[in-house]
Amino acid sequence: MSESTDIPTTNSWADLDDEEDGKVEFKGLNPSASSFNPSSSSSITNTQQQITSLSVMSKADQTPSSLFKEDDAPVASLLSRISGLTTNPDPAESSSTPSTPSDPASSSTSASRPKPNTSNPLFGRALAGVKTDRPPPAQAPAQASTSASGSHQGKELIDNKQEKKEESKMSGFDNGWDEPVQNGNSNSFEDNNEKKTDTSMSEGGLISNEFQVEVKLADLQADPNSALYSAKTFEELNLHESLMKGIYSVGFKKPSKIQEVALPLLLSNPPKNLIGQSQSGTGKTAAFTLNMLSRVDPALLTPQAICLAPSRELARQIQEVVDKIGQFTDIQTHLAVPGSWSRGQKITKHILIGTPGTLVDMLSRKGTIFDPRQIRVFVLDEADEMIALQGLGDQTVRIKKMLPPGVQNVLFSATFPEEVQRFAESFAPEANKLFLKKEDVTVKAIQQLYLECDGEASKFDALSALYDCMTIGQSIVFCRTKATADNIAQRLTEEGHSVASLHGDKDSTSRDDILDGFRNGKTKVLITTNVVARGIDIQQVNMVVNYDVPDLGRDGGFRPDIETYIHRIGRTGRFGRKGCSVIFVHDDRSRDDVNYIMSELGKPMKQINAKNQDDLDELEKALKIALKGPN
Ligand SMILES: Nc1ncnc2c1ncn2[C@@H]1O[C@H](COP(=O)(O)OP(=O)(O)OP(=O)(O)O)[C@@H](O)[C@H]1O
Repeated sequence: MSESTDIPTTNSWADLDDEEDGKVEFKGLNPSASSFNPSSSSSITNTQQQITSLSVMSKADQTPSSLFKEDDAPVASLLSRISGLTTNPDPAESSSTPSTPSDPASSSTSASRPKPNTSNPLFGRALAGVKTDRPPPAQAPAQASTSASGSHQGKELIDNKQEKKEESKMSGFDNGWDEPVQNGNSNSFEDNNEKKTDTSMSEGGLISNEFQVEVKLADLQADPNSALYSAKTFEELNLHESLMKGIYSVGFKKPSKIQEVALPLLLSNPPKNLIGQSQSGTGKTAAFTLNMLSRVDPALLTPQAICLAPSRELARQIQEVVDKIGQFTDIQTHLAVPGSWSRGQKITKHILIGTPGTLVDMLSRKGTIFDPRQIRVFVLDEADEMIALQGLGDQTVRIKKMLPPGVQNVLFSATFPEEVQRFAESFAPEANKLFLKKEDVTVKAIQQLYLECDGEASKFDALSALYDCMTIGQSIVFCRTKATADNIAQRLTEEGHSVASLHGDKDSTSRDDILDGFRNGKTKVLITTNVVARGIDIQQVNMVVNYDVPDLGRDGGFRPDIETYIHRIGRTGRFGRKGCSVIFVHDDRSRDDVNYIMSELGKPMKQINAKNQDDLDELEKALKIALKGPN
């Protein structure tokens, strides 16, 4: 991240424990948050009991072909058709195509890989490779575990019969989180989609866009199987009336499941830490925003809540959400990212939203910028990334050490790998925890596809062939390096296409301008790196292209980065919308990587062929449907 360039090397400046009496008076917007004693544990609620008692359900698993219903019939037919395609180039041939020098992973290892297992009928010839030089998937998906045989653990992943069985097994519903829950109404997603209502969120979507489409969410939110379902209304969540006005003004009708479950836990007193996992695009931002807005005292002109995000783009977006939902309060926000603060400037706004480097910089100035003892809430969005040992974790921990011991730590993400879960639990002790089951982590409405290319060099041609599809709505193309992003942006531009590239080497102003241009629809295709892989919410993005498979870099042996993949594809399919993701496969290595991703996620991917006009036509139809929203 470019934010790392502004990290000072100073250590924490004060031992705040000396002056902290452990008791904080609240005069904020939370009607039930009058005062609390952080050291008291007697009234701490048992989270698991609370969650278990809620009748929240998640959408049952769906076969890929069931994702597009009604007018989606052509797509369903495409999906069944393309699953049987055997038009892939001979893997042996593609493996002989030299990798680009910029890809150390493929250049260093592909030669030692065994020939793909072409007998596997389920992945098709293109994805039939076996892995031998990396660890096997930590845990085979449930479907595969009982009957996997032969050479590939992922065999059953795309066994339709097995999926149907799984689907009906899951129609007993669960909430996606680990604890069992009570059953509720059993309306299926498909049934609900057939009903039409007039409820629209188009008048109030947070992000305005000239391509705004009317989206009807009421049926989806009434479906107990959906991550957007809630048994409660916002009115029942005991929010301050000025916040209710803010919620109405942004057009939210009903809370999503994470909002419904997390908000009472967040707002209860004494405040408890919370670690919340919920699929991408399900409304985590509003959950922690409402908590921050509820807990700060508008009369106290100093920062009382800090929210950290991994990129300036996400911090800006969060600030916009907080400002909109808080517009009927006297609460103000300050953006703490490079370039948004002049050294020595005292900050008197109530909520600081920023990136860790800038916050460390501010806090290292010995309380002259703001008094950290007044901080009551510390939010980490994309928390697994924010506390990851390699990366931003050091700075985040340093910031936490400078905050008072009674601070409420709130950690949200769509992904919490097991090893990070353990660290999160020590970072936020005695937290209420909401973890998703592994198989529920990806959004079901994102149709995941893979595209076979004849070697690295032909990836660009495939991308170019996809351009028309990419501009039906808006698309984000993720590359591994900044150089690749610039290179393909330049080549597409030379071909007369209109695209923008965004990465950490651009200056702050350009980065802001480029994302704003994409957000307001002026640019329809954004070529980028992982800098916008997480959190960015642009509802019209109906397609994500993984030009390169995300990997864990040198330190991680260039193994595929499952979490980054989940976040990248999560830029589409937001809050009830559908979306498509396409990942490029061009050699044995990338083929193995995609197999690994499928196996880890327990999700099949279907193949598309960029040279096949039928495939492109059907993809186009799917994207048009995705753009339309959940009607
Ligand atoms: N209750 C609601 N009703 C309608 N729309 C909502 C509601 N809550 C959130 N949204 C919208 O859903 C979209 C996704 O929300 P948000 O960005 O908070 O998702 P997220 O869970 O943080 O995703 P990610 O994991 O990608 O960061 C936003 O456009 C937001 O305005």
